[in-house]
Amino acid sequence: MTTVILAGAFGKMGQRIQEMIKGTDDLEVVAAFSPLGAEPADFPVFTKYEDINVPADVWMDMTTPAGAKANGEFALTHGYDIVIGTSGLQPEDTKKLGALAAANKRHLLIVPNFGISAVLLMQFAQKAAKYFPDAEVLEYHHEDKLDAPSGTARATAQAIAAARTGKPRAPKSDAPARGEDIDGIQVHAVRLPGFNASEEVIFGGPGEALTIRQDSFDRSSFMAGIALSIRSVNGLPDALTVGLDSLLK
Ligand SMILES: NC(=O)C1=CN([C@@H]2O[C@H](COP(=O)(O)OP(=O)(O)OC[C@H]3O[C@@H](n4cnc5c(N)ncnc54)[C@H](OP(=O)(O)O)[C@@H]3O)[C@@H](O)[C@H]2O)C=CC1
Ligand SMILES: O=C(O)C1=N[C@H](C(=O)O)C[C@H](O)C1
Repeated sequence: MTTVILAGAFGKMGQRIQEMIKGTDDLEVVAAFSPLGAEPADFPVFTKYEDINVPADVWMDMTTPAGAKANGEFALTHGYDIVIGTSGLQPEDTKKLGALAAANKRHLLIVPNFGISAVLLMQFAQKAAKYFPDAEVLEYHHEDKLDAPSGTARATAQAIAAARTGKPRAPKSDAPARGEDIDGIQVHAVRLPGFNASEEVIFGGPGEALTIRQDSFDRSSFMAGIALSIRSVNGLPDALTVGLDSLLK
């Protein structure tokens, strides 16, 4: 049995994760951490770090950027390997938490997107970037999403920037309508009711364009990746792993 402390247990993702774990016979939520307010549950719910007295194999974090940073520091210094699905962490946060994982001989897995369609989109985009140095990322999310651009869009832009070899033709511009520049890639965030989570990458070249798109119509799209992450994090070869790529067979 792989035991889990779930942070963000009563949020939109946390509730779905509780249900998903209940449907397995090898994963179990043994506690939740919920500093802003506990809800009734069939496991202990801690509101303060100092009260947490439950051993667990994995800390699973689906909270807020500030929450994930603080929870990551706590988990990694108190004997827990951690999976962070929370978006909005900056590169310096990842670096700091990665160093903490290494110093404490723990495992940290940060996953910008648990959905296989998004993981494949990022892989395909890296491949296309070799041939199309001009690319823009558009992401579409539900109206409750706090951070913008999405963690997936940020990771996609960084992956494209790292993979491209040619020089982009489109001139640089600071006009707000051109979106946010992430590592030289323009990223555009749409927030509208009706959407869950979608992303498009548009590559443009002389006389042609390539569009790669994925849609997570429902949060069920994330559950297989979350189960895989929880099952895998203790056995990862490195202190810090980012993304699901190395876990997929
Ligand atoms: N990697 C991926 O594939 C995915 C990532 N996400 C990310 O997961 C995160 C959560 O998303 P979602 O469930 O939609 O958001 P919600 O706002 O619905 O849930 C977040 C929950 O976290 C709780 N919380 C806030 N701060 C802390 C803290 N310090 N410790 C523990 N719990 C805390 C909140 O409590 P309260 O309500 O009391 O404030 C809330 O219940 C977001 O960052 C989102 O971008 C979402 C989907 C997929
Ligand atoms: O907040 C969400 O909903 C999602 N957040 C993640 C992100 O920021 O990329 C993953 C997915 O897009 C859903």
